[in-house]
Amino acid sequence: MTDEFTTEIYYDDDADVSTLEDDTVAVLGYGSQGHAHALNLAESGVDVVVGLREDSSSRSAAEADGLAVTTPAEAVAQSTYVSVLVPDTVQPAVYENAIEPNLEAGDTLQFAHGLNIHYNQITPPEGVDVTMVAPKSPGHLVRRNYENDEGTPGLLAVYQDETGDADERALAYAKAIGCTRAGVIETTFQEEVESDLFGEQAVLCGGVTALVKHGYETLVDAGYSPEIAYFECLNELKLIVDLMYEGGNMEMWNSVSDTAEYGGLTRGERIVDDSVRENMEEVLEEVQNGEFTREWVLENQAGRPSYTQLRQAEKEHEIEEVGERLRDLFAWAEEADADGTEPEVPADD
Ligand SMILES: NC(=O)C1=CN([C@@H]2O[C@H](COP(=O)(O)OP(=O)(O)OC[C@H]3O[C@@H](n4cnc5c(N)ncnc54)[C@H](OP(=O)(O)O)[C@@H]3O)[C@@H](O)[C@H]2O)C=CC1
Ligand SMILES: CC[C@](O)(C(C)=O)C(=O)O
Ligand SMILES: [Mg+2]
Ligand SMILES: [Mg+2]
Repeated sequence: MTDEFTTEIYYDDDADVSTLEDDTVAVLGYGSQGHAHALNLAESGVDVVVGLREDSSSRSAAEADGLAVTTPAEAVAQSTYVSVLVPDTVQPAVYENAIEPNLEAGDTLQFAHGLNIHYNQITPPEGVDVTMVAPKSPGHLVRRNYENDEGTPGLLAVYQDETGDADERALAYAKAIGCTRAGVIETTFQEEVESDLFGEQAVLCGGVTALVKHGYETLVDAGYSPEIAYFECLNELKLIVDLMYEGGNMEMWNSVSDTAEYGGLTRGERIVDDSVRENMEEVLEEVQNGEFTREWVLENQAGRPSYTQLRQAEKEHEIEEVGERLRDLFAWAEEADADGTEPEVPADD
């Protein structure tokens, strides 16, 4: 643990996986996070059982990976530690039908995102610890980092500590999935949920794809080739972000030309200007006051009409077709697929 930061950060030396030696961990769901947690836990020596529906499309993958698989209800009944890794929107129903009836006093109920607890979609009973270990990464990279002896940063929070050991147990779990290798920050459910929803909407997923599409469309509409626009606005973004990831914005500025640096410093704020900042503040407020979550819950109850339509439009955007064609021609594409060096991210439609 270091005391130089405003928050506590835990590393491998602060955690002990053997804390979980008498536990069986039920991992509910075998999707993006579920497969990574289950495999990393198992390889760290933790006893794991995966909980999936009888007709689950993920069953064969979990079984082929050598894991014990049963129904969510049975997995919870067999375990002392329940890791809820089904999609946020189905968690309340899975909780009501499979988890709550099978929880026992002293068990741990754990999430990788605090949405359902923070917005009162799930009300856990007294007597169980309620914690969160939230990797700050897509699940496929949680797995890949673990396999490469690297780590994934994560957040840890305790909502309810009935055993007095909730923190230590969550830290052991975080170590077992590889998070303490990179650093685990102690937080609250509220801070995790609000910062995570804001980050994915405004910057990481929503903001960046909108920026890329606007840049691509501006070039193509002005008569530039779609292939050049793709390389300029999407492909090279990864290379630029890699530098930011390694050494912050300054490493990127130091690596690009002075021309790019001067152009970026003088023009960047004209693109992402004060109006964007005001929009970000509005988006944050919708997260904080629960408006976004209410909208998302209602969207699901209505059968996801807007989500389906928006997803289809995204899929049909020209940049997708241009990118697919170009990526197929990358010299390393076939090799990477064949030796599994790229994370497999299954399409979910
Ligand atoms: N995706 C990510 O990288 C991140 C996710 N999180 C959080 O992790 C949690 C899991 O998210 P994520 O990994 O994206 O989830 P996924 O969408 O990848 O989960 C899919 C898995 O859940 C199973 N599942 C779906 N519906 C049900 C159901 N009704 N009953 C039982 N199993 C079901 C699926 O099996 P089936 O074949 O039966 O449908 C599949 O195994 C969420 O709380 C999310 O916010 C946190 C950080 C990052
Ligand atoms: C950025 C999206 C994310 O919050 C994540 C991978 O961390 C998610 O909900 O998937
Ligand atoms: Mg998220
Ligand atoms: Mg996130």
